[in-house]
Amino acid sequence: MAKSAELTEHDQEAAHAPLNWRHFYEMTKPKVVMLLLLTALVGMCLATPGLVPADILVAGLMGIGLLASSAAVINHVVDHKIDSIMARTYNRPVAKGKVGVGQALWFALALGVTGFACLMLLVNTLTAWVTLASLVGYAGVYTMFLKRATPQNIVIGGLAGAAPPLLGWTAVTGDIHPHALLLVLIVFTWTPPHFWALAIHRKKEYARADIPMLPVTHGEAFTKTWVLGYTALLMLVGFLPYLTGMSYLIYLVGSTLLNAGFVWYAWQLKFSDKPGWAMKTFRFSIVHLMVLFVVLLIDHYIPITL
Ligand code: HEM
Ligand SMILES: CC(C)=CCC/C(C)=C/CC/C(C)=C/COP(=O)(O)OP(=O)(O)O
Repeated sequence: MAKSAELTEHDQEAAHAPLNWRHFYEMTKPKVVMLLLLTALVGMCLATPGLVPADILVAGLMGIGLLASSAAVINHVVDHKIDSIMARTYNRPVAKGKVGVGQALWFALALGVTGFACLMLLVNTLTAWVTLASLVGYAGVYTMFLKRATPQNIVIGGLAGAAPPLLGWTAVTGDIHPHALLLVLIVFTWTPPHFWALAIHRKKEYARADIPMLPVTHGEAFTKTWVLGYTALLMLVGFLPYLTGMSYLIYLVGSTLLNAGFVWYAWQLKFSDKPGWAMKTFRFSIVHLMVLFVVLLIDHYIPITL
């Protein structure tokens, strides 16, 4: 009796419902984690001229994926109150009370411990600690503090989401190479236009949940200017892998086209107020990053020079 009095309303509701694996799967943000893993895989492949050892490939991706999933589950727990206010997220398992806070936290712990052990025992200590730091950066620093504190939340918090190419690289070599940091810089510069495009579309919901996202605090016009600014910056950053000799012609052509496409979307968003364009820009950002990293991979194995 005393124990049930200590349980939250959500825990009580969840305690009566049969556990559904789909809810647990959903809490791991599988599509986001898949894209993070693609960037990690590319980091691994670019780290070596040869083939990535199969054991490092499997254990590295498993460890990074499990820790990123754990971070996503913690995000569902910490944010369950604001998630329940927003149309996009009100149906999430913890927000809806389909999974209890305690259950979700045990799940996050299990994922986190397994992922960390996997990296520590089968990959290397550097990768294990930097991946754990990324988890803390996203689930702790971004979700618990920055998200509610400043409209620059995602610029700073974006570092955690940008880390996987470095994690993949360190998994293979055990050290931090400037080329790996270049890949991090690409994802880091990509993140603000990726997220602010969505935040423009969901501005009213963020305002209702009292989250200081840039379109809420500084308005849509200002946010659109910065979306365009970051895509232009991404265009410049995109030349660095070629200029530093990390990548070759296939990358140069592919990345220039993709980045020009992103600038075009951002330009349209800023100057021709087409309905639904913010969401189109957001969706394009996801395809853009996916294709960009596939292009990096193809270019690595087919290094064409002038
Ligand atoms: C702090 C940094 C980031 C923020 C604030 C952010 C924000 C978001 C938000 C709010 C969504 C949900 C859209 C929806 O539910 O309709 C989303 C979707 C997505 N994000 Fe990000 N993102 C960040 C970084 C990243 C990174 C680094 C990646 C991958 C490399 C990524 C990949 C994706 C993907 C694939 C989706 C689509 C998920 C789906 O359709 O279920 N994001 N992002
Ligand atoms: C270990 C490691 C690599 C960690 C990275 C973790 C990770 C899942 C990063 C992705 C960033 C992301 C989806 C942010 C959205 O959070 P949000 O709370 O603003 O969005 P939401 O409202 O959709 O939850």
